[in-house]
This record gives sequence, C-alpha cells and structure tokens, in this order.
Amino acid sequence: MKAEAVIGLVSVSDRASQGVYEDRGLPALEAWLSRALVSPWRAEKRLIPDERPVIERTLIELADELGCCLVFTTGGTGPAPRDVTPEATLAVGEKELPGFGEEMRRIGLRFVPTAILSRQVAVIRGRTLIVNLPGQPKSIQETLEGLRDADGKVIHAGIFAAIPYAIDLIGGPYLETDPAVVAAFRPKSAVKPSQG
Ligand SMILES: Nc1ncnc2c1ncn2[C@@H]1O[C@H](COP(=O)(O)OP(=O)(O)OP(=O)(O)O)[C@@H](O)[C@H]1O
Ligand SMILES: Nc1nc2c(c(=O)[nH]1)N[C@H]1C(S)=C(S)[C@@H](COP(=O)(O)O)O[C@H]1N2
Repeated sequence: MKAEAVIGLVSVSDRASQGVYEDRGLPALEAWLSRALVSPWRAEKRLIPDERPVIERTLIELADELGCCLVFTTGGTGPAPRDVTPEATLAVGEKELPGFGEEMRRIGLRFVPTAILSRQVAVIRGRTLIVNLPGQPKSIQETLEGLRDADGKVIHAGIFAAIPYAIDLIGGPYLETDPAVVAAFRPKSAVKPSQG
C-alpha cells in the first residue's frame, strides 16, 4: 500500500476570501494536481486574506498538525503593500530553497514580463516543502508544468519536475507523476519500481 500524500493548498486573496470574486486559485491547483499525480493524495484547502499572522498560522497548521508533505500557496507574492506571502513563508521556514524562486521567475518571464515582480520563495519546515505561486490562476499551470511548443513538446521544464525528489529527501511519501503532464526527475538510485 502506498502512503497517501496530504497536500496543502492555500489561496491568499483579500477579495476572494471576502467573496468579492470567486476564488479560482484552489480549483486551479486541485485540477492541475489531479492531472499530474498518479500516486494517492488528498488536498487540505484554505482560502485566507493577505494577513501575515493568518498566513503563518495556516502554514504551521498544515505542516505540523496535518502533516502535509507539500504546501502550495497562491497569491500575495507581488510588491503591493498587502502582498506578504513570502514574508510569512520565510518566517515559518527553517531552510530556504532559493533555486525554486529563481526558476519560477525565469519560467514566468517566458509568459509575462511582469513575472519579475513576483517575490515567490520556497522553504522547508520539518517534513514539509512550502512553495509560493503567484495569484494569477493561469500562473499555476505555467509554473508547475512549464512551457510547451506548438507540438506539445516541453521547451522549459516546470518546477514540479523537482518536487517529488525534494519530498523524498525530507522523508515524505513517494510521489509519482503522469509524464504526459510533468516528468518527475530523480537520480537513478532514487527511482523505485512502479507498483502500478
Ligand atoms: N484567488 C483568486 N481567484 C481568482 N482570481 C485571482 C485570485 N487571486 C488573484 N486573482 C487574479 O489575479 C490578479 C492578480 O492577483 P493579485 O494577487 O495581485 O491580486 P490582488 O490585486 O492583490 O487582490 P486580492 O488579494 O484581493 O486577490 C487579480 O487582480 C485577479 O484578477
Ligand atoms: N507564470 C506566471 N508568473 C507570474 C504571472 C503570470 O501571469 N504567470 N503574473 C505576474 C504578476 S502580473 C505579478 S503582479 C506577480 C505577483 O503576483 P501575486 O501578487 O498575485 O502573487 O506574479 C507574476 N508572476
């Protein structure tokens, strides 16, 4: 029996959390992960305002109490006064993984010049990897899956390719992906035979 991965999905948006507009962040995250993951998983979802203490409490609850191996936030990464998701994430993290922030901006720049405005980070807290994504719902697929050419060939890999091995390294469940959506990369010595 494969262990079920618990994945935290956190939409950080003042207006969606107040009902000004419908949240499209959580559905976009859940839909993309449902396509990408072939190993068992379930989501713990939270829709919260851009309030640093609320973001920190939510991340701590998902990591420490609910045992999420992975948490994605969406929203609040820009330069506006109320954008504080990266500060909250760094405050609860024990180690930063700067490569994720760098690469997520690089991928974003393939789609929009304003990707440079995102201050998104990724951190480890205990056995949890926490990754910030921008608030624009389309940025979720762009960042996680990467860029394809007109024939569907990947021309800039998305960051999800590195996430299953990152989770192996922090002692989490073995995540398997559908290579048609995103091919997970692991060193040969870390690949387990598929149990079907
Ligand atoms: N959760 C969401 N659901 C739907 N659309 C969103 C969501 N978050 C952001 N967007 C869209 O992406 C745009 C940029 O996101 P950004 O996080 O900068 O929003 P914002 O202007 O800070 O407002 P808010 O925090 O109230 O969503 C928004 O103007 C909105 O059109
Ligand atoms: N891949 C990708 N990255 C992106 C975008 C996008 O559309 N696609 N939008 C950018 C924009 S317009 C902004 S302002 C910043 C910060 O967005 P946030 O405050 O909603 O997190 O993310 C950027 N990163």
